[in-house]
Amino acid sequence: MNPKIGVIMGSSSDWETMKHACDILDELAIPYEKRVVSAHRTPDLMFEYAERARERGIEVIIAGAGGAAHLPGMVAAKTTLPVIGVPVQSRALNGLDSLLSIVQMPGGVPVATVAIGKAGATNAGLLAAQILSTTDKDITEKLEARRLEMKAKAMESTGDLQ
Ligand SMILES: Nc1c(C(=O)O)ncn1[C@@H]1O[C@H](COP(=O)(O)O)[C@@H](O)[C@H]1O
Repeated sequence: MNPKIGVIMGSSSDWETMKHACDILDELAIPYEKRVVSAHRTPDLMFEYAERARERGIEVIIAGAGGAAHLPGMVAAKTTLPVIGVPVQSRALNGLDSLLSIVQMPGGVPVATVAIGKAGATNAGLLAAQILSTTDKDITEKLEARRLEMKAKAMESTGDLQ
């Protein structure tokens, strides 16, 4: 199946974080591709990726980067597809640098920014699925079942309080 979601990251060192977005897409059986693309290290590839994504059938791009995290914003500048930015936790500044680099986009070029690290990557996968669900009943049903399961687990956990 052709990929509907493009999961890109600035470095293979981001995979530890970005795999959590891919885990969600696997769970929901949504076809995706994963690639290392960097605004700094492979700028021409980044431009080509962003420019061609829509015609290749990609519907949402999830872009993760750490530190001077220019990738999500630069990709968003070159496509009108929805771009979800994942701030990867950096060693020097704990990901605050990544978060601020991604979230503070100028008006006109949005990036939907999620939280720093693993939870953010998980939510990026879910948000991408929710975007696709507006026109896909199968994904909607899977997302609703997942929410019910989450609710049941949360309610059960009351029993752990002693
Ligand atoms: N922020 C960016 C971009 C970009 O924004 O294009 N390209 C690589 N990087 C980031 O550099 C960090 C360190 O990368 P290395 O571990 O390869 O040195 C990674 O978190 C990556 O996302």
